[in-house]
Amino acid sequence: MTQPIITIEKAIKSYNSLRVLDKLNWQVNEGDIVGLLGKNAAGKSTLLESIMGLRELEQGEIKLWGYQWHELPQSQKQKIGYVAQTSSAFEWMKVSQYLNYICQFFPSWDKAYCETLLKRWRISDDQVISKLSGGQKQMLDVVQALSIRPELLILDEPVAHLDPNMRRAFLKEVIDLCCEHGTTVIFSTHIVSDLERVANRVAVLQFGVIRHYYELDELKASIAKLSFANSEKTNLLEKDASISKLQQFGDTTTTSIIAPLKKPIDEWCAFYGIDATIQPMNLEDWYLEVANEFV
Ligand SMILES: Nc1ncnc2c1ncn2[C@@H]1O[C@H](COP(=O)(O)OP(=O)(O)OP(=O)(O)O)[C@@H](O)[C@H]1O
Repeated sequence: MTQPIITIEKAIKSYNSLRVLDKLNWQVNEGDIVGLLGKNAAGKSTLLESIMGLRELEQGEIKLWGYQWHELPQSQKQKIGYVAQTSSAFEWMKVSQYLNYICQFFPSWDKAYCETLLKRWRISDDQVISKLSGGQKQMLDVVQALSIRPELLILDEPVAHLDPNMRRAFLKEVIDLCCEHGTTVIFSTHIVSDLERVANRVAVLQFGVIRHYYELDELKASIAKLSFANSEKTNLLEKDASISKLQQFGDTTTTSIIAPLKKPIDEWCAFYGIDATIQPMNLEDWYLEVANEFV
């Protein structure tokens, strides 16, 4: 049975009067690759930084492998790869100096793998870090995080500065790493197609909580736009949490299925007695629908 690696209970975090995490509960299981979506300023970085022990919660708790950050053994901390939104590399060092310095803190550091990644992504180890492009700095951070051969990898918008080729190369590396080592990954992104390529679960952070958290395959099998003739049965439908707000246009009602159904769509429609026209919906459409749910 898969074990939870991260367990978050009733996490509250505010900056002055701005509450960013609002009694957030979440659990990430071993081996999952989770894509974390959320609008700008939804609190994704705050959540990831809190998991990494870089932000102190006001209330609630976050446990990694069953330990709060301050109780977590050093040996376990060394198995976490983290890439922040802004590079943390020492700009005045050469790439090789920086990596030689950093590797001392990680007993599981894989030097050969590190060198392979540098070569593959054409980052010269003789280059001074301040002279690297924004994308190269981001790749260097990723090289560092992957070279630990981490059990848990936390990536805050890791591909934001990368061109489509590099994004693909990076994503392929993550998949390979995860398959080989069973690494658990959480990565925040605004690029739904990237998430779809890599993740097996999707989470949406909204209003300070994880409002949606699903197996990607189950979700994709269910999401669809529906339209059907108005009937008194729509009252019953309205209470079903799997759909978005019902909208009426003349004699027709429309809605979307936004959460995995426990049964095939036609059986679900038959259960509610509706004869619906069903239009497929892709993940990007789904995200736009749930992101604007209460707008
Ligand atoms: N150190 C801080 N002090 C004050 N406010 C902060 C601080 N860090 C973040 N915030 C605020 O908290 C909110 C959430 O920010 P956060 O960076 O966590 O969001 P995000 O979802 O990662 O955003 P984006 O997708 O734009 O990167 C924002 O309104 C931001 O201005």
